[in-house]
Amino acid sequence: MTDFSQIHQPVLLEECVGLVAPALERPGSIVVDCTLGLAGHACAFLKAAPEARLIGIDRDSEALSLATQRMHEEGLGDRFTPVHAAFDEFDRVLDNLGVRSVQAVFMDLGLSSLQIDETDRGFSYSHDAPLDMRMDVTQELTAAQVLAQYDERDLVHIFKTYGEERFARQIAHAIVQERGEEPLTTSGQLNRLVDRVVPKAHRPAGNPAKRVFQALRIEVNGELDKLAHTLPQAANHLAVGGRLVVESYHSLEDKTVKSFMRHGLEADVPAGLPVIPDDAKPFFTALTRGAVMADDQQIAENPRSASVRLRAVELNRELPQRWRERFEQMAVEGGGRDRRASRGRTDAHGRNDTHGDFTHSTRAIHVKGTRHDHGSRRG
Ligand SMILES: C[S@@+](CC[C@H](N)C(=O)[O-])C[C@H]1O[C@@H](n2cnc3c(N)ncnc32)[C@H](O)[C@@H]1O
Repeated sequence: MTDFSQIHQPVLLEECVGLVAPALERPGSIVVDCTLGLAGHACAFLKAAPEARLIGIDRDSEALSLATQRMHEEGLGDRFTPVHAAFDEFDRVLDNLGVRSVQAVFMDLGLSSLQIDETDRGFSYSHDAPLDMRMDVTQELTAAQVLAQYDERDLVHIFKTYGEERFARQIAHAIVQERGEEPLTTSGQLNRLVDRVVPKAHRPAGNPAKRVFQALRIEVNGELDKLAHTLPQAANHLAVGGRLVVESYHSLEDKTVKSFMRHGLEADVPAGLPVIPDDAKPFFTALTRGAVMADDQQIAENPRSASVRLRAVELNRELPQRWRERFEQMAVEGGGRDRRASRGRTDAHGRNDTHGDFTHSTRAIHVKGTRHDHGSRRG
């Protein structure tokens, strides 16, 4: 039997099981794990809730097949349905499976250690590899394409917003200059460029390219956009008493989760009303006080937990119709804001070839044996 815990150690496992399992006590309960990874959390949920079934979504087909192997090795295979999809395909995945409501939705965002440690996928600044960074290798857009095609302004935005990189302008400028001479296609090239640009006196601890790699990965995989589109779909599928449990690792992810949950945690009372009408009362109950974080011991045992923020809510009554409709709209609009940074592509010499009217990459999604056009996006 493979020792999967050697490959990826689930973050705040006990806390997550404590939040998810109580919703799964009834026979036939369903939990959707939107970020199956190596099924560390998923296996623990099924062991703690022997009556439950689990739908496990991952856009990384390699993770999905390892998770499926693990489920079978642990004797949980007959209560498990693997789905290759991006989690913002949530509605479609459940529709395809004929499932209307579920008792829990779990998300453990970001990358698994398997992905970080794989030397040929370009996620890690510690290995020289092609700048790929796609979680789903059937997707078109790669990190090398971002560096080759985005204009300087958008690169600055990505590094600043997703990487909180202080030298975003200088790094973006150096990229645009360098790609005019030679395409930037490997993590080694990017590492060396950042090393040249970031002054020694102003470096954060660790590798100075860390933030740039993180920012690129978030952009390539549309991580914030997908999260914003998925939370309302998940909420619309929760049964009464159902739970939404999310682990984030980046302040923008956590902000997105927190502001989404807040919709249901605060009374929705029109100004001037002296009493709160029943249908304006909060429909979520908080299960965590603020965000749960890892303690020193957990961080020492699993350094990946250092940045985790765990938040959970329970649907305490039928979702009011107007919120159901609002969530349907948010699932399409992503909370009203398109977080994807890209607006215009440039050629390798920094020329914009689109004038703000280009068609963004078309990504193929594999849901239950069919390939769906993920739709073209206009910048
Ligand atoms: C942190 S890992 C999950 C680890 C898992 N909880 C475990 O214990 O093994 C996150 C996983 O989510 C997947 N993922 C990230 N974003 C996704 C998305 N938008 N749609 C589907 N899967 C996604 C990644 O491919 C990765 O395998």
